[in-house]
Amino acid sequence: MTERIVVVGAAVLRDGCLLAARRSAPAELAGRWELPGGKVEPGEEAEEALVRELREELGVEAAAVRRVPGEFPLREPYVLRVWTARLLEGSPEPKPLQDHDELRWLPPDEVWDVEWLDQDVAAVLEVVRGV
Ligand SMILES: Nc1nc2c([nH]c(=O)n2[C@H]2C[C@H](O)[C@@H](COP(=O)(O)OP(=O)(O)OP(=O)(O)O)O2)c(=O)[nH]1
Repeated sequence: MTERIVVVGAAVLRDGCLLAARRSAPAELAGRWELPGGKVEPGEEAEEALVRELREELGVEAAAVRRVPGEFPLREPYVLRVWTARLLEGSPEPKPLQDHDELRWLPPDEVWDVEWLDQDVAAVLEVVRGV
């Protein structure tokens, strides 16, 4: 059995809006929308990985708030675990620095206006359910 590798995804929320990020690479994912995040590195806690990835990818200072229930299968051996997150006071505005070419703050009635990665749909449903 292959060991699962955890990818953390951040549902960054602000004023009731969810931050979505459009992937610019690799080719098979480019153009589709996801929750920003990435792989947890050895020796790292998931919430630490989340904060690090948000800093690297978006240039923001953020904190994990709560775990969104569930674990969402990605391409083997990866699984996605999601936390809601918030920007810290004084954080720079998010910018697509790495892996993404566009960001959008989605109000509740626009959450399904972007083409999420197929494997993210269940996670986003769970986020929306909890908001
Ligand atoms: N970050 C993120 N990755 C996702 C989501 N859904 C999904 O299938 N993935 C996939 C894309 C990648 O194959 C993998 C995470 O890779 P990544 O490229 O974001 O991770 P990373 O920043 O650690 O990248 P690297 O070390 O490989 O450069 O999970 C999602 O919602 N967020």
